Amino acid sequence: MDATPAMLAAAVAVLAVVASLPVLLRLLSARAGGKKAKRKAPLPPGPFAPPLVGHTLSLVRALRANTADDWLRRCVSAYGPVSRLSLFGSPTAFLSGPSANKFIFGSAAVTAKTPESLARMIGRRTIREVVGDEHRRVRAMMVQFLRADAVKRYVAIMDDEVRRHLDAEWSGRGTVAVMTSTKALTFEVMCTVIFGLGRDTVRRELWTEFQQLVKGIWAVPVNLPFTTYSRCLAASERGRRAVAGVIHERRAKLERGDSSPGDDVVTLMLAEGMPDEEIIDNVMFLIIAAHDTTAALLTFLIRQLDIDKDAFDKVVQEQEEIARSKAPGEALSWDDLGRMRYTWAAAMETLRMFPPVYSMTRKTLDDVEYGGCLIPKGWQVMHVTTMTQSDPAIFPEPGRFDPARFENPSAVPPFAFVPFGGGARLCPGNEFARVETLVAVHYIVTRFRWKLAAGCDRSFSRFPLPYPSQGLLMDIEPIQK
Ligand code: HEM
Repeated sequence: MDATPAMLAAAVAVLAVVASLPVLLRLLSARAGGKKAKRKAPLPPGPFAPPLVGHTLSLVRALRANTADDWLRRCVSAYGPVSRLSLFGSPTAFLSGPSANKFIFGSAAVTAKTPESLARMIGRRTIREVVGDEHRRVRAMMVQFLRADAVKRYVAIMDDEVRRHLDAEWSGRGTVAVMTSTKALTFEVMCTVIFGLGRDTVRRELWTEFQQLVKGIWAVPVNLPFTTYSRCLAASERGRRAVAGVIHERRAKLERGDSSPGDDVVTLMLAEGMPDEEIIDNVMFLIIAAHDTTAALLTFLIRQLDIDKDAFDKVVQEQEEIARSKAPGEALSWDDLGRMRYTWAAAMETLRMFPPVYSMTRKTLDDVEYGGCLIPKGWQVMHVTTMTQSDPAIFPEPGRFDPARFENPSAVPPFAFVPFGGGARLCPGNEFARVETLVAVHYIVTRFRWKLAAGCDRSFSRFPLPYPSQGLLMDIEPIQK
């Protein structure tokens, strides 16, 4: 029988399918194998977690005793760069090393997560909690007041605030608790520059409430009467009411045409149509983010300069040279700050050894694999700044204070020095913090000499910010000019 064209076409089709079967089978099995491999990736290994409390109490105790680095390094030695912990009620993947930092700052599979204890105090609609376009929108509002050209305009105001603070809190005193002083100073600068607050009751109320509130940042978030955490929640409520009052006053001014969005961040958020509750949350977050961090940097820089005579002499020499180029009473300028290279290298080295932000947390948005382990959706992901910043393979002799490491910042390996975080969530206040630190150090070293007060040691704890024993008491003496 002659084959018809239709029969031929059918035969060719069958042959083609048969010939391609092995390829199809291989593809199917590869897909199935891929899925299997994903399912098979093990959860990170980790130490036994006691029920309910998990590892929270051990870590908190270690932070208080300033032994958290040893505690976490033991974990890395035992389980490798990805391990499983149970912290603050969440299963947590603890990642360490520069590639972990890169993953945390760059992966779309993780998003920022505020610890529950803090979220309950400052609110859940902060810049930290929003993602994608919403995050970009809120960040753009804040950045308008924090980017370099804005900060440039603040130099004279910061200069005035620093002198005012030193006149009131250092002049005429024999001893100063440095951390108490720097916290008050950075709070004043932030209130004036970012929020445009007057020196009135609102400023004083916010100061009082935030001194209480910060004690609850890493507390176990259980609101039982008479606990520290319940006092922190009450302080946050009063703080929120004070911020609501500021919003009310700014709205009235804006409606009367007496202000414009560029005046301060609250007015800008109002003009952009942000709901009041969201403005309050973001202001609460900014107050936390902006003042204690820079206060810790300043305090530990002063502490190091008291220990390291060589670094101290170099900072004094740099600052004296700038002071000599000024007329009496003349404020520092943006150009002067550019000449403070060694002082900023010393500040960077301080940030390396004593990072104000110890740990950054994220949350997985989906199952994600990292380092051969599966981190399931909804887990907390944590990295700790000191894991790379005190790694001797990256920073030889990490316990030695050596500002020369930062005289050429491009020599520092990527993702190893991360005091300001990285990626889309890089601290937008880093330039603000730099300028504030340099202005403060200029006046402290050119107007005072200091040494550690008798009976005060240099120990410090972390909870979560580094806090020196007794606030770092220093005997101070004015320099007669
Ligand atoms: C030495 C001082 C400071 C240090 C060490 C520091 C550190 C950090 C770090 C590590 C992050 C990122 C957290 C993460 O990725 O999870 C961050 C975020 C942030 N910081 Fe700072 N900060 C400092 C000063 C400031 C100042 C002065 C301001 C404002 C005036 C500020 C505002 C913010 C804001 C708004 C965010 C959130 C950014 C976002 O989620 O997009 N910080 N900071």
